[in-house]
Amino acid sequence: MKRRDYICWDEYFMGVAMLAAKRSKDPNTQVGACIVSQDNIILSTGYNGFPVGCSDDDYPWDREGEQTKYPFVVHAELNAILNTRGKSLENAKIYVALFPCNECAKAIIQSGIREVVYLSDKYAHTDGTLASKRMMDSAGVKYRRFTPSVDTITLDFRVEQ
Ligand SMILES: Nc1nc(=O)n([C@H]2C[C@H](O)[C@@H](COP(=O)(O)O)O2)cc1CO
Ligand SMILES: [Zn+2]
Repeated sequence: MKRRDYICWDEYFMGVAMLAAKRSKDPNTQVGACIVSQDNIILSTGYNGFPVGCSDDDYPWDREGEQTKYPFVVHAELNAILNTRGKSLENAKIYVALFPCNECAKAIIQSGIREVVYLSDKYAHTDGTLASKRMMDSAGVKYRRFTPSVDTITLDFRVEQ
């Protein structure tokens, strides 16, 4: 008889997005994204970080003050889109731990992605998120919150030698 405790598609793709987030060097907010085709094939992943060549050790990670991360950091969603190097994202879905900002929403819409699945909407009250939802509503890009059936998924690297 088959296993019953396997993870569902949503848990799998959000899990991949959250594993990608573990690569982020942002001390405050680590965001990961996973782009999936209509037929559930992973097309790309991304996490928030500085562009190639902009060292994590030279650029600032601060949220406030003279020099902040904000002008430099590439959001997880945009990185995931750009990591496809121009591959078609027509009718794809994007799984992302945090609701996309207005700039990423523009890129999501223009890339052909049709659905956003998110976990947290902690910036729901901000102008950026409101603009993002307005544009996605107009463009017919669906968005839904992922409600996990489990609190944690554990990866165990210990294998029999
Ligand atoms: N959807 C998002 N994807 C992202 O990759 N980010 C990134 C940009 C920053 O590196 C970090 C947010 O920083 P903070 O303001 O929570 O310290 O998360 C932020 C958002 C929020 O819109
Ligand atoms: Zn963004």
